[in-house]
Amino acid sequence: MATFYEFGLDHQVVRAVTEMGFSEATPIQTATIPTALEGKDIIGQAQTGTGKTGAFGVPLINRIKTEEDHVQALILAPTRELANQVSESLIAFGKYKGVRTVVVYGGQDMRKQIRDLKRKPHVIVATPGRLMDHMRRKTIRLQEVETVVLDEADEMLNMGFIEDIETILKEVPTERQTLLFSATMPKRIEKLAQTFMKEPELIAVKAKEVTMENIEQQYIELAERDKFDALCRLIDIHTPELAIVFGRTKRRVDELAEALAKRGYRAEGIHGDLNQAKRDSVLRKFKNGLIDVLVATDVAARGLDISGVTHVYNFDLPQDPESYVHRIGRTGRAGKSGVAVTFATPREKDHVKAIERLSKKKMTKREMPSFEEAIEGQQQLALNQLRSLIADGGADAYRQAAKELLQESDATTALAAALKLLTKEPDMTPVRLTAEAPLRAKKRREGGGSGAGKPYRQRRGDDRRRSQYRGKDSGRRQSSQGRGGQQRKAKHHA
Ligand SMILES: Nc1ncnc2c1ncn2[C@@H]1O[C@H](COP(=O)(O)OP(=O)(O)OP(=O)(O)O)[C@@H](O)[C@H]1O
Ligand SMILES: [Mg+2]
Repeated sequence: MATFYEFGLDHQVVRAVTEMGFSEATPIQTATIPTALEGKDIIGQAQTGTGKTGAFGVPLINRIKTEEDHVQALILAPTRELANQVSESLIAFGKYKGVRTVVVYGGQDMRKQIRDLKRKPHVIVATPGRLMDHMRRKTIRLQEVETVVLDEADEMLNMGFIEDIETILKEVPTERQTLLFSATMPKRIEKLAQTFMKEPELIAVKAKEVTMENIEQQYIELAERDKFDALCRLIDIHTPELAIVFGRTKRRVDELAEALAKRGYRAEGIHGDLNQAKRDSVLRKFKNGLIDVLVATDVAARGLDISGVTHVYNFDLPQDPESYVHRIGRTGRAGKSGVAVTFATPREKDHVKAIERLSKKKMTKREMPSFEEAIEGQQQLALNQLRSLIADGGADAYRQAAKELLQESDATTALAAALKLLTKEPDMTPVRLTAEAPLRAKKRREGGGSGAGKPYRQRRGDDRRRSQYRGKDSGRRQSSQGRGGQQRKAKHHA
């Protein structure tokens, strides 16, 4: 692996990445940075969490001419959260070089965006829908763009952004560099590449498996009605630092978040029907550990880099195997390890097989977790909390009381009672979840060439669709910061 000095980058760029804690380039960065610096087109594929943002972002920032005032690079991302995150990385890479980066996405105040755009940014990060709005209003000029990046290109196709991308690229000079990145490259990407790119170099970091080997993958075959208890027990057993639970639909996510809150978990939901302010605040709370469980549709599956996500639960199977790879890739990032557990009803067995075929990795079958295992998990948590408090010596004020107690009972009895009080026993509060129909068996498309015949999925969660949802969700969801908040909080001090 190379250090960032070896690429011949501007010293300000090297200084910025070093400050970000990047001491060595990751394999995809080592493979793409020199080629990208030459201005060549690249299709870059590497596993989730292996630094693709830096792989396109560092050379892109390096090529910016800060003495010129026009937009020189454009990055498109499928979701607003991802656009935001990518712009944060680019701002950090360009910090010392003085590169101005602006992010534009739907659901954000248009006037503020227009003000930002007047500051003559060098780099724009955008979701396609909102970018098109600005193009129509002529608040963005793309005539001198030299580099275009499509991050999560396959997802933008899935979301039906293809026509938008075509329209956008018509505004950008054909004499440009185009970079396309994702952890998954379904065949139909080839067609996109043929249309929009010039002799792209395919740079794929070869790995035995498509998913990361440091993610432990399990699945449980269970009945739909057992899913919720299984989820609660798993959370009790695993005691994740942060966990993401994926549900298939927006209603499902709302119901799950509410049900988890009812049972005392600090959980909230995120999906495309929520307004942007709500989406932002839920994500912020999750990043700051104010909630431990994020319940999400696939809006959170692509690209989001949240440190501390130790567990991913697929409460419902994803629509396609690629989504599985991205969902579980929210854990096990940047060399860390993670656990992913997938629920499948007996009728969904074929989908599990399809996932395993794509990921080139077998999931380990696990039995339905028992009530006893859940208690044991929580007991361990209580024990660990005690241990760390003992190590910290933070309970001095309680010594006198402890001495008095020990005159009344023996040490084991006293400690056992304290542990029982500290242990959160499984909560069986009844909850209501609308049953989800099993995923339908898909017609197998073998040898489908460039994916012809497979219709692109319907748009979901994108900018343009938003308007028709406005107002629909108001008041439907209750705050899930329920009474359980306090009980759960202790974990973060452990
Ligand atoms: N060279 C590096 N050294 C150390 N950490 C790095 C390096 N490059 C990236 N990282 C960190 O690794 C994490 C994952 O990076 P990034 O989000 O770019 O992954 P990705 O490959 O785009 O994943 P995904 O497929 O999920 O989008 C980030 O937290 C990032 O800061
Ligand atoms: Mg990424």
